[in-house]
Amino acid sequence: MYNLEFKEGRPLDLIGIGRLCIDLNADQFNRPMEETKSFTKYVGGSPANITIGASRLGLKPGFIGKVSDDQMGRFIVDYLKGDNIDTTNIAVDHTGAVTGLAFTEIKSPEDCSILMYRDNVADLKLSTDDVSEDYIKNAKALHISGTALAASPSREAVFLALEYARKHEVVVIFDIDYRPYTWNNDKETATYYNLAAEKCDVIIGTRDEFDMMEQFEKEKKSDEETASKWFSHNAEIVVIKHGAKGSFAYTKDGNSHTSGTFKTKVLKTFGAGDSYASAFIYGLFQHWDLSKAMEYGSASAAIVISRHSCSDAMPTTKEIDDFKAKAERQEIS
Ligand SMILES: Nc1ncnc2c1ncn2[C@@H]1O[C@H](COP(=O)(O)OP(=O)(O)OP(=O)(O)O)[C@@H](O)[C@H]1O
Ligand SMILES: O=C(O)C[C@@H](O)[C@H](O)C(=O)CO
Repeated sequence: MYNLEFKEGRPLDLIGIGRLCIDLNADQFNRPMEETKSFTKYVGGSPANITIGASRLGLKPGFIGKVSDDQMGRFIVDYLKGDNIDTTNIAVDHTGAVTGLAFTEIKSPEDCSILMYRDNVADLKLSTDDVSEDYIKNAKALHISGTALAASPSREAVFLALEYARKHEVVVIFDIDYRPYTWNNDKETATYYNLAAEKCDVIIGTRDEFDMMEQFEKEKKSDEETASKWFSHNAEIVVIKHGAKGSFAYTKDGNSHTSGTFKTKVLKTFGAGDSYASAFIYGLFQHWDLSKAMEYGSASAAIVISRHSCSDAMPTTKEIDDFKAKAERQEIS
């Protein structure tokens, strides 16, 4: 098992911090974006998606972020409010910054990519002035996303949130969420990711993301070696995702768990990680065995990758339970 203490009685379950952007998902898929004529607008941004997913499952989330002072910023805040997410700590930028756009290309179910417009985005203008200690101390968990570390002042805002979380025994969950287009170079990325990961209780990432973080190491690490590195800091749980092959989780007490996937009709692959994370985190809040939490994450991911969006597609517990009852499992390969 794992030793995570969610402080009961606090009004918020989970606070997300970082990117609030807009997904523009191609309406005409199974073709390159050059041939796309129209897009559908959704709220996007990995931490936003995970927070929305957690809310759909019945957790009480809040968010610390910054939006643009325009229709897109207002669309995002209104959407989060509509999903019962506390938005009192989402600041509005007044420097003329814009909302990040993620154009998604679905060439085939297996060949999807994201074209990111991220110049002068409001989410990276989140500053330490926007981070409230009182807000964080009233939450059971803080979920941070790696891309919020990509530039100042957002970077310092996240590290301050981490300090407040550790001071007030708020469980910290780090979804690595490595998006190369937001960073200057891999060495800078690894430096900040490692500094943040040292302060986190739960670390979730793909094998490739951990490899990026471990680029300064002499040799490539196995999943077990990766996990044990973080147990020497504050980690209680390390989850390593392997795409369609499934996922592996390790706990500080030396136990490990694997989860296969669920057979699904894949429309697009992105959104798998965010939906997996939100449902996995929900499982931690239920104090489930890790295998059950991972299976819930896998089922949520299988649902979301069969749908057009990420945020809109986030399922409820009933949807996941119904899906699991009918779906065919694919054991870890
Ligand atoms: N093709 C698939 N079929 C079924 N389940 C899948 C498939 N791809 C991913 N999953 C599920 O989603 C989980 C997370 O996927 P993945 O490892 O690709 O994370 P990720 O790279 O963070 O996702 P994203 O593409 O959203 O960034 C996997 O552990 C698995 O349970
Ligand atoms: O996180 C991003 O900026 C892109 C997301 O908005 C998009 O929904 C996605 O890639 C989810 O994994």
